[in-house]
Order: sequence, then C-alpha cells, then structure tokens
Amino acid sequence: MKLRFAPSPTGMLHVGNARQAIANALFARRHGATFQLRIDDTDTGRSRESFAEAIRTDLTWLGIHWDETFRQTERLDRYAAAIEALKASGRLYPCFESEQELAAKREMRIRQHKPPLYDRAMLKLTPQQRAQAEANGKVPYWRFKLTDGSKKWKDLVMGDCSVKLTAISDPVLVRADGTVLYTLASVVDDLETGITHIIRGEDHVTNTGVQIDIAEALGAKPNRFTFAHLPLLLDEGGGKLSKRFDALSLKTMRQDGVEAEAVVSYLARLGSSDDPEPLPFDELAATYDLSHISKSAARFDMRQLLGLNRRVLAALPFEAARDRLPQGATEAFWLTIRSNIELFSEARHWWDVTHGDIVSPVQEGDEAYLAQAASLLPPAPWDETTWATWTAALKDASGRSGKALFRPLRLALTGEEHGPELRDLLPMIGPDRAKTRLLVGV
Ligand SMILES: Nc1ncnc2c1ncn2[C@@H]1O[C@H](COP(=O)(O)OP(=O)(O)OP(=O)(O)O)[C@@H](O)[C@H]1O
Repeated sequence: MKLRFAPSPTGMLHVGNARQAIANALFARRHGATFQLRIDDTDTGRSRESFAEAIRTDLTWLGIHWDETFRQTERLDRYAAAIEALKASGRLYPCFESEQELAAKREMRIRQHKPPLYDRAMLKLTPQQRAQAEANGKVPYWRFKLTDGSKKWKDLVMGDCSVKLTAISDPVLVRADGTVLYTLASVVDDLETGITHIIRGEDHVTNTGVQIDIAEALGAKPNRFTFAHLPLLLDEGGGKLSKRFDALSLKTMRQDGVEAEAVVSYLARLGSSDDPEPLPFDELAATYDLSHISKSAARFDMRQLLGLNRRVLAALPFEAARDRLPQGATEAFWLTIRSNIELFSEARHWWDVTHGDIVSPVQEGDEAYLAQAASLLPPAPWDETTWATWTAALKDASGRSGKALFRPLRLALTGEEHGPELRDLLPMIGPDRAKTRLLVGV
C-alpha cells in the first residue's frame, strides 16, 4: 500500500492543502503504508524551489514524515516515454487551433445551445493537412482522446462516483513547446511508483475520471487505484482557500504560535463525525477513518482551532516548551501560565509580567487603596502563601472584599483583567516590581 501527497510548489501551504496532507499521512500510518511526497513542479512558470522547501518545512513542523520524495521535473524522460506510447496507440492527437479559434468555436456552440465542448475537428485532419500546417510553421499541441462512456469508482469519502467522459473536452496533455501537463505526469508517477490510494481534494473529481482513462490507456487494469476525495475547506466567509492569497497559511500559523498538534488534531477531524480533540499523531492515526468524513464542504473556524490550541498548551510539559520560552524561564513559570494562554507567543507577555517590565494602568479613585496595599506587602522571601497572607491583611485594613479587593490588585500587578493565579505569580513578580506597579498612580 502506498499513498502520496502531491502539492504544487506555487505558494505557501494553507490549511486546505494541509487537510489533504494530514489525511494521507494518517491513513498511511493507520495501514502501515508507504508515504510519498511528490513535488508537482511541471508548471515551471509558477513553481519555485523556495516554495518546495517551505512545503517540506511545513510538513515537518506538522510531524508528517515521508518515506520517499521527488520532483516531477526529475522524471521528464518518463513522461516523454508515456507521450510516445500514447501517440503510438493513437490516443494523443496533434492540434493546431489557436486560442482565438477555440474561443470562437465555443461561442458558436453556446449560441447553438450545445455544451461548449471541443469538437475533435483535429481528429479528422488528414496527413496532408497536418504536413501543410507544419510547413506553415505551426507546431502542434496534443490532446488525449477520451473514451466514450463514463468512469466509475467507489470513493472512500464520496461513495459511488461517476464522471461522464463524453461531457468533457479531450484534455491537452502536451503543450506546443513539448512540456507535459500535470494531468499526465501525475498518472505516470502514480502508476510507475506504485501508488495504490489517492486521497485529494474534491476539486480533482473530474480529473479522476480523466486520469482513470489515461491510466487505462497506459495499460493499467480497471480499479488500479482506490480514490478518496475530501470536500474542500472554505474560509470563514465561505470562500475557497488558495495558495495564491497566502490565506491561512501554515507558516503564518506557526509564526503566530499555533501548535502543530492543534492544527493536525483540528484538521484530522474537522468536517467529520468525530469531535476534534487534542491527540498525538499516532493516536489520531489509530482511529482515523475516511468513512467518518462528511461529503459537504467544511468551514475553517479559527476560534475552534484556538480552543484546541489552548487545550494542547495546557497539557504541554515544560520539557516540550523550554526551548521556545524566554531564556531563564523555569518550570514553575511554565506551569503557572500554560493553562492561561491561547497562543504560545503570549508566554512572552507573562514573562514580562513576572520577570520584566510592564506598564500598569493608572486606576483613578483606587490610588489610596493601592498605596495601602503596597504598604502592607509582606517582607521577603515570598512563596505561594504570600498572596493569601497579604490579601487577608489588606481585607481587614481596607474593609474591602471580593472584586473590590482583588480586581485593582490584579490590574496593577499584571496589567490584565484575567490571567494565571496571583498566588503563583506574586512570588515571581517579587517585592520590588510589586511595589512599583501598585504605586504607579501615586
Ligand atoms: N481549499 C481546499 N480545501 C481542501 N483541499 C484543498 C483545497 N485547495 C486545494 N486542496 C488540495 O490540496 C492538495 C494540493 O493541491 P495543490 O498544491 O494543487 O493546491 P492548490 O491550493 O489547489 O493550489 P493553487 O492555489 O495554486 O491552485 C490537493 O489535494 C488539492 O485538492
């Protein structure tokens, strides 16, 4: 069993692409299959090595590892051989129509209330006409002659699928400059590298009908591949995500401090009958089941992802956090803040609260109370009992209680309305910072 993830290096991976990568990787892990990373770089105008590198970085960050990898431009000789074979069998035929001619034909068919399909005029070209066109300096591009009828398969997500090939124009597989199109290169690679299962986005369903036909023309047996098409992920506004807009890219998420485990856990179960919950890769893989995925498009919800991220952080051991924390951060610091942050990047703020500088707000009307609080601060050394000792004394002295007692203290000491337990924060803040912050408006 072998699966592959085959992105084009034309931009940064977004969460939609990641959903496919994760589905492939989890399915492969669950079934002990080989996992291939194929970089689909035949579109040389848009492909960049820097994007291929970024894709590898993103996948590694997600915890997705591949057993083999290659770029399609390394296998151009294999595509050339397939092209020759298809020409020899008469399935690839030369075409000379220009874009303008094709557009005019399309318009004509629409006016005649016919579907705007290619009319296969070039199939009727005689050898003399072809020689004449070439003598006139025209270079052909090549279309694949689709078979009549439909291609059917049992999709692991979509169920029974059927693509009517007679409703599709014969696809161009080779451009006039001799370069191969993705549609053919992908089939050649899948056949020759032994891919058994193809999991990809619903945007490929029509392609799948065409590619089954091409595969069979190249000698593949029926049902050579098992397919699963996952619905596309939409952004919060209902639009399709695209690499071209860098929308919701994995790189941005990583830079914002979202945890890879949260992203994987969320995308593995989004749009399925299983609720997303933070789980390590192996545990997600152990129960991963494509039949649980819904057939309708799923909407990416940042709030849900952040909710999951919060849960991942709250359980993250110090050892796993240490390298990304500010220098000098201790286990006590991490354990104090971890269940109060939504993004890892917020740790920096709490480090400034406990070990650096913050600007406490001036609390008009509470200046005298805060000065009284400063004067009652217990002597050092401080520990986790200090908060209770101090606030008990302050309660007696000020006559305040509840919110009136605690809120001004939290605001002055941390600059925030909410946050980790002050019992734990106070010893880290220490007497000097505490005093300065309490007396800020005095
Ligand atoms: N919005 C999406 N939701 C889910 N899967 C997607 C989405 N967009 C693309 N994919 C899938 O991501 C995989 C990688 O495809 P590809 O690299 O061609 O990405 P792409 O975003 O479609 O590219 P581009 O934006 O350049 O057209 C394919 O399986 C494709 O079906």
